Parts: sequence; C-alpha cells; structure tokens
Amino acid sequence: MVLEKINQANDIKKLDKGELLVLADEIREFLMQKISVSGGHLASNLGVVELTMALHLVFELPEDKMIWDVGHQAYTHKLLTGRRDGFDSLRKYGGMSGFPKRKESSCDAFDTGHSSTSISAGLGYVRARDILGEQYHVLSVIGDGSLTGGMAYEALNNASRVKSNFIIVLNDNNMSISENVGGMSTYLGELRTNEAYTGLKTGITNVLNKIPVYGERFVKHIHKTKNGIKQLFIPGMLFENMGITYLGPVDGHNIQQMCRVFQEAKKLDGAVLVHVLTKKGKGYVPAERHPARFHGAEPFEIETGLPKKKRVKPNYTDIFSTVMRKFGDRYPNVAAITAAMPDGTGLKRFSNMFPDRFFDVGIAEAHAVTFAAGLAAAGLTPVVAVYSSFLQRAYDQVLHDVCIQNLHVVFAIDRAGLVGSDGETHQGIFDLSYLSTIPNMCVMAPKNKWELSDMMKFAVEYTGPIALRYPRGEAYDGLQEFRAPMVYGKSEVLFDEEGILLLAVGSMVKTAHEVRLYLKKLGYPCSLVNARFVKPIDEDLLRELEQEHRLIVTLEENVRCGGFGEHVLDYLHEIGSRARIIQVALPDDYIEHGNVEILKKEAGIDAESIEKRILAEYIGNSD
Ligand SMILES: Cc1ncc(C[n+]2csc(CCOP(=O)(O)OP(=O)(O)O)c2C)c(N)n1
Ligand SMILES: CC(=O)[C@@H](O)[C@H](O)COP(=O)(O)O
Ligand SMILES: [Mg+2]
Repeated sequence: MVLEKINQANDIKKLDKGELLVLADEIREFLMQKISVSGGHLASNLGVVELTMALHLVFELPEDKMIWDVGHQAYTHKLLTGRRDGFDSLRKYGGMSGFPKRKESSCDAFDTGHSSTSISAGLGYVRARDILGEQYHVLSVIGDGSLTGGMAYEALNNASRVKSNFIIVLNDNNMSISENVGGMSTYLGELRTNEAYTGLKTGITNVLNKIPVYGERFVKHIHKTKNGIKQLFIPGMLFENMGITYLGPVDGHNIQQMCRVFQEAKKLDGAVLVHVLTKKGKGYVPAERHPARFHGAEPFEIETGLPKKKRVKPNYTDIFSTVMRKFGDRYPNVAAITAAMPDGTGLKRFSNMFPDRFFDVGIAEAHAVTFAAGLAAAGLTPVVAVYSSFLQRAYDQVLHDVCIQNLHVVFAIDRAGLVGSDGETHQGIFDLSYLSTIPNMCVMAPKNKWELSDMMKFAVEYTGPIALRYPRGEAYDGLQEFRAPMVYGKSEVLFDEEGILLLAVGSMVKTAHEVRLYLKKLGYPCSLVNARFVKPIDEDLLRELEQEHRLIVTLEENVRCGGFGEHVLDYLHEIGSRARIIQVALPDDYIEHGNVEILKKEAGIDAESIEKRILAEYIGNSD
C-alpha cells in the first residue's frame, strides 16, 4: 500500500506521479472505512484529498504554517503528517481529535473548530514572521461556507494591506453544511461557471496534457509575472479590487494543476487567494448525493450509506423542530433564524412550511442576533436557534443589541452541555454563565421533552429577551407526571421532604432524580426541585427551603464559574443561610472530546460521583 509509505510529514514528496493517484484512492478508502466505524466529518474530508496532497507536495511542514478553517476537513492532513494510527481512536476519549491541535502535532499551526478564523490567525502569523525576520510560508485554507462569516471579511480587509506573501486557499465546494447562502456564494458561483473560465480551462488542459514537456516550459515562462498568471486565469475582480491577488478557479481534484498554481502563489508579494473547486463527498456516491447528511456522520454501513444505529426516541432537536412547525401556524409573527445550521437546529421543517419567515444567514452568529433584534424592534417574534458554543460569538450582540433595548428575542440554545466527540471547541458549557451576566435576560432549561415544549410557548408569549437551553441527544421522557404551569422565575418542586435538597437545572434533573432514588433507598429524606429558571433564580422558594434542609446541592451541566450554583450560593450568603452547599458543576476548564458519559464521570457530575460526594458531606456532618 502506498499509504503505508507515509509515516511522517513530507514523506509524500518521495512518491512518483503514479503513486500519488493511487494514494488519493487509498486515502478515500481509508477515510470511509474508519469514519463508517467511528463517525466523523466524512463529506468535507473526501472533498479535499487531492487539495491536501497538493499542499503537502508544495509546502514544507512543520516550517510552513498551514491553518485549516473550522478544521473538520483536516483528516488527510493528519494522515500525511504521520497520524494514521490515530484514526482508530478518532474523537474518542483520550484519542485523536477531529480537529487540528497544536499539542497533537507540530504540523498543526493553529487550533480550530469554530469557523472563519483562519485568515485572521494566518495574518497574525504573517505579521509575526515579518517582525521576527523569519522565512516561512503561511497559508489559510478556508471553505466557501466559512467565507460567509464576518471575521473572514474583517481579516480579508486587513490582509489586503500586507506586503509579504500570504496565501489564502479558498476551498469552494459550493456547500456549507447545507446549501451555502448569500451574495458571496452567488459571486463564487459566477466565477465557477464563467464561460471564459471553462474555455480557458480546456486551453490549459490542452497545454498541460497534450504537450507536457514544452507545455510546462511555456507555462513556466508566462507564470513569471503576476500579469502572466492572469493570462491563464480569470481574475476574481472583487478580491483583486481589494488588493488581493486572485488565482483560479483551479480544479481541486487535479494534483498537478494545483501544485503549479501553489508554486506560483508562493512567489507573489502580498495576499493571494487561490480559488480551488472541489466536490464535497467526492468518491463516495451517498456522500456526493447527500453531502449534508455525510457532513458529520454517525457510524454507517458503507454499502448503503445508512446509519448503523436506528434512532428510536426523538432528541431535543426533534422536539424543538415539531414545536416550531406548530408555532409557525399558531403565531403568525414568529420568525426563525439560523446561522448555517438549518438541519442541526431542526429548523428545516419550519423553513419548508414558512419560507418567508425563515432566515439562514450563513455562518454569521453575530449578525443573526442583531438581525433578530431588528426583527423584534419592528414587531416580529424572532426565534434564534443556535448551538450553545456558537452563540459565544455573539455575546456583545445579545447584550448591546437585544438586552439593553429589552427586545423580545427568543434564543433556542441547542447542544447546551457536553456534546461529546467534537471536544472543547464545541462543548456548550458556558452559556448559563455568560447569559446570566446580562441584565434583562431570562434564562431557562427544561427537565424533559414536554417541558421544552412548555418553555417554548412561555418564551414566545413572553415580552423580553429570553433563552432556553437543551442538550445534544435523546430527549428525556421521564418525570412526565410533573407538568406544573410555567410561571416567570418560579421553580417546580418535584419532591418536598427535608434534610437534603437537590436543586437541579435542565438535563441534571434526570441525574438528580437518580441520586434521590439512591439516597431514599439508603433511608435519607430528600427533596428535589427542578429549577426551571437560572435567571432569575427563585429566591422565594430558596428562602423557604433553606430552613428545612441542612444540605443544599445545586446541579448543572455548565461550568461552576458564574453558573447557577454560584448564584444560589450568593443568595444564600446574602440571607445568612446556615445550610451546607455542594455545587455540582463542570470545572473551570476546557473539556476534551469523548463519550459524554465518560466525560461526566471524569468531571464528577454523574449520579455515582454525586452520591458519594453527598454522603461524605451529609454523614460527615450528621451530628
Ligand atoms: C462559528 C461556527 N458556526 C457554525 C459552525 C458549524 N459548521 C461547521 S462546518 C460548517 C460549514 C462549513 O462550510 P465550508 O467552510 O464550506 O466547509 P465544507 O464543509 O463545505 O468543506 C458549519 C456551519 C462552526 N463550526 N462554527
Ligand atoms: C464542525 C462543526 O462545527 C459541525 O459540523 C459540528 O460538528 C456539528 O455538530 P453536531 O453533530 O452536534 O450537529
Ligand atoms: Mg464548502
């Protein structure tokens, strides 16, 4: 196998042309075999096999700095830098990350996970290189979807001022996770289908393929100047007019052609954008046909493309999706917004039924929030459906544009809590903290699937900024007998006893229920309260219950710093409570990838760890 000859960076340079073609096939086969077992970002990775090979043929690693935007497409890069064995533990606890990680390899120049950061980071490298008088190349590889993110434009605006070489590779597969959106996408589409380009491409192919030796000399000759290059390629005037040299479009599955263009790009002064055309899912028919389904794939059968595990119970996203579909009919003023995640957030059904009130704004969370503020100011009821970790992008917009004006924007925050295999960039473990700091904001978390629906109704009928957060994965369908009406700022008492009080938020109500059953078996009376509201906390109830309980345990799937437990503790301190407090929360740290159950155990927020902690505290202080 040719792939076995690749054991470290730059090994690819030792292969001949024939072996390179075999290697591309072997990489695709390898990725399909591994990802069909582990799950992972298949379609994006299949699309960039040749592109990554060409980059590794032209650049020197780790000296040159290669920055992958989002980083979900860096599997071939990992393979070409000696990490083949890591694929057996891909995205597993303690195993290889699904994203570039500086601590994993010296060939990973920058950690990514969230989109549209690569040009800024690359420019930072360029400026530092020049100040320090160092000599290496910097290249940022960004997808067409990621080019819809505001940071990318801010970075291009600054990149146009740089005088030394900086290469931006635009990997254009005409897809984000779903269809790409917006004016830039349309512009790239025009470049792709430009008749003149199609004609020239034929010309280039003729030159390069039919008369290889003389053709190559000819190409070399006219490549000597920037203008010469432009004779071969149609300039992307938008970039050119900004001061960024545009090369392309180039066939992203033709290694030789890409190598030539990258060699030329290396010679140019200033920022240069190489526009590479690829096919998402290339080489695996189901992924080519359904790139969105194979963007982030669960383990699947290679023959059919179908998932290995059939989902029996709905997840929280499904419930949200159903509710939004109903609300579209019931509330004509409700509009829905997503930042490039119509499938992931469950808004697809709403978009099909109510296209006029649905907005996919691209990977633009900050814009999504201020856009929602505008809709709210004008009389609509916007629901921003967004993953917890991506909303981090829009903290100021939530504060400055929504909350200061006390506008009625609903934030439906999915993937709140530990998400698992995507790891630290994607864990949704900070939202309770960062949202609780904002005046006027109301923050809720449902205990089960019915409460998600009730909270959505409450949120849509409320009149100010309001957020509800729910986790990735299967919706909890226990405790269905408890469905007290929603009242602003009021918690729900599930069991009222004495001694120990478990005060749990959202997903942790299920865990607290398990803990309570265990404690009851041991003979300890135990109350259980579903907090429902994290902001404001139910102070009246706390004042009442702290009298009857010697130990109060707060439980949340959020970092301890600034979280629910701290707010409760603060209040209890204020009223001079003498109750003992245990805060069950995540540590002040980033949590790596892995199975959620393992991560919970590691962090001490699983039922067993909590039981041990409570018993130690309660029995140790039982006199
Ligand atoms: C800030 C942020 N929002 C949303 C996402 C989710 N996301 C990951 S990849 C992706 C699409 C990226 O499209 P593109 O850059 O074209 O890469 P492709 O998958 O097409 O190769 C999205 C929306 C993210 N990673 N970061
Ligand atoms: C790379 C990225 O940001 C997304 O593809 C993310 O991995 C999706 O996560 P879910 O699988 O939870 O939708
Ligand atoms: Mg794309």
